[in-house]
Amino acid sequence: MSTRTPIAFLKGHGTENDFVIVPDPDNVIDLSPAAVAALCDRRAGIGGDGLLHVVRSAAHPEAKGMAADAEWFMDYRNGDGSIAEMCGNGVRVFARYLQHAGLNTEGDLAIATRGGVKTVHIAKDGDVTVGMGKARLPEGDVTVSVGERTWPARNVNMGNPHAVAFVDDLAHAGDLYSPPPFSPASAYPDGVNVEFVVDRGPRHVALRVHERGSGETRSCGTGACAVAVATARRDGTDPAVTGAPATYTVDVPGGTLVITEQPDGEIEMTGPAVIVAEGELDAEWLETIVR
Ligand SMILES: N[C@@H](CCC[C@H](N)C(=O)O)C(=O)O
Repeated sequence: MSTRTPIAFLKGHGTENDFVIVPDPDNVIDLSPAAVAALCDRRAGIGGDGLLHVVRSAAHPEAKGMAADAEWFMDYRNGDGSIAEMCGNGVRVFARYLQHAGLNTEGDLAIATRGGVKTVHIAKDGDVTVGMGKARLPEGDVTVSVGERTWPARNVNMGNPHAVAFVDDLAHAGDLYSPPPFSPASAYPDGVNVEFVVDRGPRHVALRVHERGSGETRSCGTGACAVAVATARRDGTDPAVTGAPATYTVDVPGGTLVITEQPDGEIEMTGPAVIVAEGELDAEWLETIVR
């Protein structure tokens, strides 16, 4: 960022996966990785698991091709400043922001992401449903480890990479301060989001997650979808095989998400999305975070 003009921001969350939101319709703010990390810093910045840069698709080189289908592009960044292909909670919070700002009202809208155009529905009760597209399940055995324990994991790609491990107790995931090691390294050349899963009841699971670029978070939307997909394969409820939709309730530390996969593989995720604050970034501080 190289301007002293005050910059507006908002803060929002979806099941406590929290984001700094930076509206920048014309894509004029230079959000370097260092600036994103400073904004997401929980002590010296605003604080967030990630950042939602709100840009008109036509104004962003990565989204121009989607401009005819989606006016707005979610330029998502992880808390460490890295770029990710997709953020499921982020896209719901992004939609909530558009509604909050009067840029879109209740109903359906399309949002461009690096993972393609996503269709979002804002319900009257406030919950936001997003069409997440289809999962890919790359072949090959994967394991993840924490301390002395190692588990087999299911490789699920929701636009971004996930390793889903079923465990006996979520406490076995430990403190999750650092990324859980995985094997083989070739399974995830760009790193991975790791979900640890336990059963809660019929078609009901709970997870903890270590997110690539953010650390342990209180929710991960793409992660919850990956978990629902992996659990359906484990349970024999794969919709492509049974011909019936599979709906899973996924408890995350910050709330609950409901995921439905259709026989054609299309996945929908429903959950809350909240704007909690808005304000202005201090221009002098902005100058310091780019150094
Ligand atoms: N919290 C997000 C996922 C954000 C991206 C992820 N950390 C990655 O690097 O792939 C979600 O709700 O999906």
